[in-house]
Amino acid sequence: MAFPQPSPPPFLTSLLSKHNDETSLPSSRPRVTLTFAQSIDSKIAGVNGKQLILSGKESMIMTHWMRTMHDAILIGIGTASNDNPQLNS
Ligand SMILES: NC(=O)C1=CN([C@@H]2O[C@H](COP(=O)(O)OP(=O)(O)OC[C@H]3O[C@@H](n4cnc5c(N)ncnc54)[C@H](OP(=O)(O)O)[C@@H]3O)[C@@H](O)[C@H]2O)C=CC1
Ligand SMILES: Nc1nc(O)c(N)c(N[C@@H]2O[C@H](COP(=O)(O)O)[C@@H](O)[C@H]2O)n1
Repeated sequence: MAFPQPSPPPFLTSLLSKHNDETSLPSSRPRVTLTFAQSIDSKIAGVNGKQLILSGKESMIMTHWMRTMHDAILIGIGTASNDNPQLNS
């Protein structure tokens, strides 16, 4: 995916640094960010788990920026087989 700018948008940098500063977790514990798109009727996938594009280009760019700001990406087996995500940034 091509990023429209050279660094993450300020709202993401601010959000994630605030989370790291304010958390009461010891620094030895992992910080986890969960990101997903949800429909108005609370669905995250299509029938039988089929991949569904619920958001849009801006949301996918945000997701990919967030990947650059974390050490690892974790997905489930259903996501791997249904979506076959590239998991790049
Ligand atoms: N809209 C969006 O933004 C997104 C949508 N999706 C969609 O969501 C669907 C499902 O994805 P996802 O929720 O990741 O589910 P998955 O089926 O991909 O993964 C669930 C994982 O959780 C484990 N698990 C389940 N129950 C337990 C439990 N009680 N304790 C510990 N581990 C458990 C399973 O392990 P085990 O196999 O060992 O039981 C499995 O590896 C996919 O169809 C995908 O298309 C995915 C990502 C984002
Ligand atoms: N932001 C967002 N909007 C949607 O509508 C979605 N369905 C998802 N899903 C996640 O995006 C992954 C695609 O990853 P790649 O760009 O192929 O690496 C997909 O697997 C879901 O985890 N996200």
